[in-house]
Amino acid sequence: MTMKRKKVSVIGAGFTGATTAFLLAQKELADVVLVDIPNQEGPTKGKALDMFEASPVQGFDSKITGTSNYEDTANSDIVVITAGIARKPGMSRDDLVNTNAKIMKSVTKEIVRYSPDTIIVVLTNPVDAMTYTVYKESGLPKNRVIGQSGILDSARFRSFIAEELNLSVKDITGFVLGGHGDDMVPLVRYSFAGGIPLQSLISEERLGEIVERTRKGGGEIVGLLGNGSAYYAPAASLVEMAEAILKDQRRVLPTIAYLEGEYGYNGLYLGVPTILGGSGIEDIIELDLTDDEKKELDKSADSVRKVMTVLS
Ligand SMILES: NC(=O)C1=CN([C@@H]2O[C@H](COP(=O)(O)OP(=O)(O)OC[C@H]3O[C@@H](n4cnc5c(N)ncnc54)[C@H](O)[C@@H]3O)[C@@H](O)[C@H]2O)C=CC1
Ligand SMILES: O=C([O-])CC(=O)C(=O)O
Repeated sequence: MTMKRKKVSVIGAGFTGATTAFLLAQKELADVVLVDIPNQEGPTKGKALDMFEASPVQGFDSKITGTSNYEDTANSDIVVITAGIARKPGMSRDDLVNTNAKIMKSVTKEIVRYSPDTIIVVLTNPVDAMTYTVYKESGLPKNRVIGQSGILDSARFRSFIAEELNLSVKDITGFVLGGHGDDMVPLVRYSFAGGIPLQSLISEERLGEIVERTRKGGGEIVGLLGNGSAYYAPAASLVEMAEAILKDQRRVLPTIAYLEGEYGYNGLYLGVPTILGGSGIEDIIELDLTDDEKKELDKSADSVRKVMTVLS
């Protein structure tokens, strides 16, 4: 009996896409097809070949293909969308909406044409609105169109907390809810160091500063890089989602899910705690929020709605 090999296609072979492809292959989670536009076919093939040539050294057998032909993506288990433009210093993620919405529509058509049963994971910004665009364009059920923000935002929060306490990052858990913008909601009350509530380890004032740094975490990297945005931690976050799906792990992870009444919102993609497994989002977990936390989440949801008003 031959086992069917898993296949993940990554649309957009730029910083986040190429890094994601390499991590997926290194972990032997699937064969990887890296796709970009026709005039980028040479560099895309070059990146795929370069990764293949790393495989004997690192000892992985995943195949990596670089292409601009969507036929090569046929029957993907997962398609990750990283195609589009990234922001530069002085821009907000929302400034990307018009350009990237057009790109989402065109790539989604091609994706579902060749992989009608796939699960799509969206990274492209502004990611809450772009996930909605892909959902509408794809016609796929809501559990199979998912956005990435919360794993990255929580990872930033967890990194800063670990550094503050001089503890292993492995012992720090945390949750960030809401839209992937500067008013995202890091839930301090649900964050722990080895099971110990953070509030008993760090002063309220310092926690407030770390929450603020987390909210602006993407912008901090944009400012330092000068000509693009973060890609190592975003790629690692995408790979954690892909692994949960490919291995049917039923992980509890914050992802961007389509809400139909949960948290009091309707017809909106927003970052919430979800159960991620073989069929995509298998459940949304509704946490009890304090009035203040709910107010913050409402503000974040309003920001996402505002960006969505420009989408047709
Ligand atoms: N949701 C999140 O947490 C994060 C989102 N992002 C977003 O991800 C996106 C990608 O970022 P990077 O990889 O750094 O950008 P990049 O500029 O390095 O790569 C984007 C790639 O998309 C390609 N592309 C453009 N139109 C395309 C099309 N129609 N079909 C296929 N490929 C196409 C470009 O040729 C380019 O290679 C940006 O919108 C960025 O804001 C980045 C980091 C985190
Ligand atoms: O900040 C950006 O534009 C890219 C992104 O979403 C992040 O790194 O969080």
